[in-house]
Amino acid sequence: MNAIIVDVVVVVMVVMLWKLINACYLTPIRAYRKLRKMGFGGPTPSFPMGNLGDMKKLLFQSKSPSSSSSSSPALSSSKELINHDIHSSSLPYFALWQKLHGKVFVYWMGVEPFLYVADPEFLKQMSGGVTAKNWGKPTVFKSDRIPMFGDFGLNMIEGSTWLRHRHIITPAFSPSNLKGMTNLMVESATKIVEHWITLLSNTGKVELDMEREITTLAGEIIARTNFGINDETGSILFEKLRAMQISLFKHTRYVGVPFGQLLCLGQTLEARRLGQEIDNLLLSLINARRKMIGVEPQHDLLGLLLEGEDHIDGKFVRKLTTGELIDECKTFFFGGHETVALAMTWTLMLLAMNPKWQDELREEIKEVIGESDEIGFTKLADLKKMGWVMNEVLRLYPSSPNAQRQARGDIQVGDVAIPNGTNIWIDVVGMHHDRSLWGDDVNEFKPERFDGNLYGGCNHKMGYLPFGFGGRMCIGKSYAIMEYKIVMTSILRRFSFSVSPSYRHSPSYCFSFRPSSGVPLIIQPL
Ligand code: HEM
Repeated sequence: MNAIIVDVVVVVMVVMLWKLINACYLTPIRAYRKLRKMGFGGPTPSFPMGNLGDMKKLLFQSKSPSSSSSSSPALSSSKELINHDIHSSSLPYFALWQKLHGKVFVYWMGVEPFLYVADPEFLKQMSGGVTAKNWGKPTVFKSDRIPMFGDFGLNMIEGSTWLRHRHIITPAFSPSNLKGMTNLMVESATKIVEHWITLLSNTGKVELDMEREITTLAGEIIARTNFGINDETGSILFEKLRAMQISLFKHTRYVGVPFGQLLCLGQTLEARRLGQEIDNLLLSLINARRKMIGVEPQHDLLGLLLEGEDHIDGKFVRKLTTGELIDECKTFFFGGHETVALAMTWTLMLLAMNPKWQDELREEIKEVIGESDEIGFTKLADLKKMGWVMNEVLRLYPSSPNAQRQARGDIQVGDVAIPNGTNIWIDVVGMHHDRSLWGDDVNEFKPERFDGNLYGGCNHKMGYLPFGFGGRMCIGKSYAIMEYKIVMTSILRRFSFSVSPSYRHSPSYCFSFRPSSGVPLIIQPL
């Protein structure tokens, strides 16, 4: 009897070991060989870290004080100290490998090969004629990002589940719904303006960390417009989301390394704990709103998600489950404030460095909106120069610096076939800083490049992708532009900005590009 048990245990262990070797070594090697056969080069990986070690080393070297691309010291007054070439300084490994292997190559995160793409023509061929359903999201990121977006957040799901969620959520951002949010956005922006006026009441100027101010404002706006939250629940949620982001992305993650999560167990457990606390808060929010169904019309995102009823191809689709609802709320809480907050923060920094553009925008605001405190929804589209500034900021400091895909089926791209399961890393920030696409002034702040040109003069339409591409393009794009224009209008017509001498230009990559030492600006009333 004992011998039989031992035999069974041995067989189970052999099968498990075989599965492990297959998943961690043989399958990736097979995928890698296929990609190599197609002619893709790339840095040499080592087992089991892939190229993660090289990435860490190159980043460390670029941040060391002797490196010319490391963050600038505290500013004296010269704006020349600020280098906008964040691709070389923050993603030096991609900058180097591009030089060595071209704009499409294979690199490894742990035992997962990734096809790196910074060639817009390749991207065009990759997405042309292929529906969004053929591209999923890399499985390897899922376990890492679950505390942040859950299993069912829109950016995590694929196939028919993605289609169903996207179909339910899209109406929340229709022009009529956005119009209904205008006053709430104006109210929040006015509140911050009044707060700054109070701070300035006894003094001519004041120094504020714009990152902190603007992030709080963007958090309040998404909480009110999308979830009807007017109390401190919103700020508690944001604090927890921020802490989770730091614990997930600030320190070394061993993405793709077998049992990598065990190597940073403390951070993994901390992120899960925060994720659970956020889920509980959201659940009580959802339950409170459920009680309002039928009592009051609910036009915001949460209201629509709770209704969730729709017809696709004539079939009735059931409501989202509670788990799906929580994950979507988390996704929108995070995605809906961090991205816009960063765009507005970098804008204020760039405007502080370029007073001429502050004046240009103020002049435009006067012409289009006038002096009234009310900001009409339909007038926002006429703020053309503000649109150029936003485009230019998102070019230099894209809030979403990359996009990822995973092939669900063999996909033909020109004369190469991308095998089923291949991970793709699209380096948006790399394309936005590519001299061959934009010209020699690529790293300069020049909003006028968007005057009459949707692509800012980029010599390929797929070279400028601030909101992504294809069927998975950002669902909140119109909302983001509207919020940006309302907030910028409200504050630019009341204050002028200059860069504080204590400002250190140190954008660092932590899921998105954040100013790692804040953005201290000096503000003065007009
Ligand atoms: C300046 C602000 C913003 C920028 C630059 C931005 C950028 C992006 C990018 C690049 C993507 C990925 C697209 C792709 O993979 O091709 C994306 C997806 C997404 N964004 Fe935004 N975004 C912004 C604001 C917002 C806002 C305000 C919301 C919500 C209110 C939002 C919600 C989402 C969601 C849910 C997705 C996933 C869409 C899907 O997979 O179907 N974003 N965004």
